[in-house]
Amino acid sequence: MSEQNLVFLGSFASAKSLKELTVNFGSIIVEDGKITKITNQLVDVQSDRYSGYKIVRLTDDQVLIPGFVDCHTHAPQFPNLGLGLDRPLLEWLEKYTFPLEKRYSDVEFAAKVYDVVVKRLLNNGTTTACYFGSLHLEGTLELAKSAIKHGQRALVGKVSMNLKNDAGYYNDTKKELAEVERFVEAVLEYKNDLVQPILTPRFAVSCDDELMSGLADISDKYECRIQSHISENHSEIEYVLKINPDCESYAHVYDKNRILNNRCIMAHAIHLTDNELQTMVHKGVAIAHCPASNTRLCSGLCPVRKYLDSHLVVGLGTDVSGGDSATILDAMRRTMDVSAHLEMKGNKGFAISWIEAFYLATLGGAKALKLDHKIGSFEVGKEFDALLIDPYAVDGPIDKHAYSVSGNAEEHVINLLQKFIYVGDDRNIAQVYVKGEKAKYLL
Ligand SMILES: O=c1[nH]c(=O)c2nc[nH]c2[nH]1
Repeated sequence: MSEQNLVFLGSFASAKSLKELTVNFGSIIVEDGKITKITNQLVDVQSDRYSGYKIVRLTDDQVLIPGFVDCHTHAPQFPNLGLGLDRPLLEWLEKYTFPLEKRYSDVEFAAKVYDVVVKRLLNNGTTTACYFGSLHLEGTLELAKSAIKHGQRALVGKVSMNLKNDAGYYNDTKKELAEVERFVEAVLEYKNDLVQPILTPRFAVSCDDELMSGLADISDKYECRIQSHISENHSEIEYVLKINPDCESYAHVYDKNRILNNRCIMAHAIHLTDNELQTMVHKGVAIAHCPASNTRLCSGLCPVRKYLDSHLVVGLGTDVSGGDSATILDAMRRTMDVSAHLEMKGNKGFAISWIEAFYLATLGGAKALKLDHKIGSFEVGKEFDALLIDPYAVDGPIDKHAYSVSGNAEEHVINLLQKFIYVGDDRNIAQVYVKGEKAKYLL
């Protein structure tokens, strides 16, 4: 895709593992969108080797970091950001969410909203997003088209629902399965290597066995990912067990329909039993931790540390509009807050550090979406999805002297990264790159 070859000179930081950062001062060479060389010295950009390359020199206060991965968000719900968050999940869905999502039968409306959503996320540093669209085939294709147009890496899902609700927002089963297949084929026909389809049974409250197992067949046929929600709220869990009396747990409902496998990512997973947790780990299911909506809809406190210790793969999701913020920076902060609250309530070791939150937002998210062979950290051979951050771009004059005491270069980079993660916003993201292409929008 990218014809532009680039040389970055300056400081870089990326997650090596949950607990370890890699910090470099030197050069990153990007050729045709891929990282081809990382050095601990500044390469000689005057040499013939780099003639024609675009040279990007970072200032002392700038750092390159991998782009953020949002593992779970609902693109059609953006117009509802901040509305109705005083209601519990099932009420909120019926009153606010389904009526809004119904409007995406209007393709023009869909195109208008999705254009803004994709640009907004890119500007906030989300280089990869895993999207729920709406029930509509044409409307959700507009989301895929927006991601392609603006150069965002994306998994795009047409939502599937076949059980009745008060809003009349569901589909006939056969029609739904046929439309999903057409959706998958249409996205594959775009032949865009950044954007792929993901099957999207909304959750077991709105999908029956016939629909879920039909979607599992389509997922097998096209080898595509599958996403849904699990165990977000106690009333939801109770209802799912009531309509599936043959199942002993929420996870069992999905498992019986062949949804749980290593192509699957489940949002929330707050109230998993130990058996469900073991099933998810054993089947290779990843989860999208969505701390903002878990708190806003009073769904619960997700024990992320317990899950990580059990080797469950975890990424972060903003989950708009149950979540009240579209930026992964907030998801990192909420992850730290919720986990600190769990620790303060007596769960020793449950707090998630800022380094761990950074891992979850980048490499962890890439692993959850099975994209870590391509993105998530800076390694030779990976594609170059990155943010050029400038943590002092806004309030530099106030506190710039605060970090310059030690004179240690690595500590300086760590201070910059920490400042960005705790207090930064989109104004501190000077540039966004997806596969080596600039993707920051001037709105
Ligand atoms: O936070 C959520 N947002 C949704 O749109 C949704 N649908 C099912 N379950 C859900 N949870």
